[in-house]
Amino acid sequence: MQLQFAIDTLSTEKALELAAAAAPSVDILELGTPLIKSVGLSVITAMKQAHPDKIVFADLKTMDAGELEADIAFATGADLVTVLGAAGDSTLAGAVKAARKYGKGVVVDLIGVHDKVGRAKEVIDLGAEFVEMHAGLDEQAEPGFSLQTLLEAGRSAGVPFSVAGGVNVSSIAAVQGSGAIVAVAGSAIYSAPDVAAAAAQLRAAIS
Ligand SMILES: O=C(CO)[C@H](O)[C@H](O)COP(=O)(O)O
Repeated sequence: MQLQFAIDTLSTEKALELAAAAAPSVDILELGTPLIKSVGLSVITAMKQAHPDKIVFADLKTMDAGELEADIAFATGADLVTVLGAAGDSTLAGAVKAARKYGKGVVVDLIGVHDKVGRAKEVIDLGAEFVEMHAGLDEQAEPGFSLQTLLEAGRSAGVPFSVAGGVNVSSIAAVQGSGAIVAVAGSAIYSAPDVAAAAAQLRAAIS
């Protein structure tokens, strides 16, 4: 299972600092949606130049204009981009078309999708590399939130999936046990007092 670091900060300088600390322990460097909205696509180029050996994941959360949004992110250095599962099939098809042009990939983020299992199967058939079983920061703060629901959806879907939703050192082994191909961790790493150590602990928990 690969480890993805979701960098949810607001400046390129801080993102590069966090990435440098965590890089020895992670496979995928994710530029979070607030970061891309804050500083623009230049952060993708900066991250790829600093870490050419890592998979750079642009969390665009595209909902429309799939081909255009994916194209501009791939052109600036992204290896993977996200399209929302709630988007129409033609939006995903456009993003997949751009991915094929660059030899890159599209991940479908199932945040907010009620039938995650059904939609996961559909979007893999449409050309997504994998789906992200995701509970966002707001959903994580709701009473009764449990990561378990995401793990069960992943197991049931029978397609390649990642899990994101407050994954931490206590839960990452269960993520691996669910069959996920990628565990996504954001706040468990960037909010830690020692970012490098937090990433290393997550890596050790799945090695
Ligand atoms: O995409 C996101 C929010 O929409 C986050 O990057 C994702 O949820 C991972 O961060 P955390 O581990 O803190 O939940």
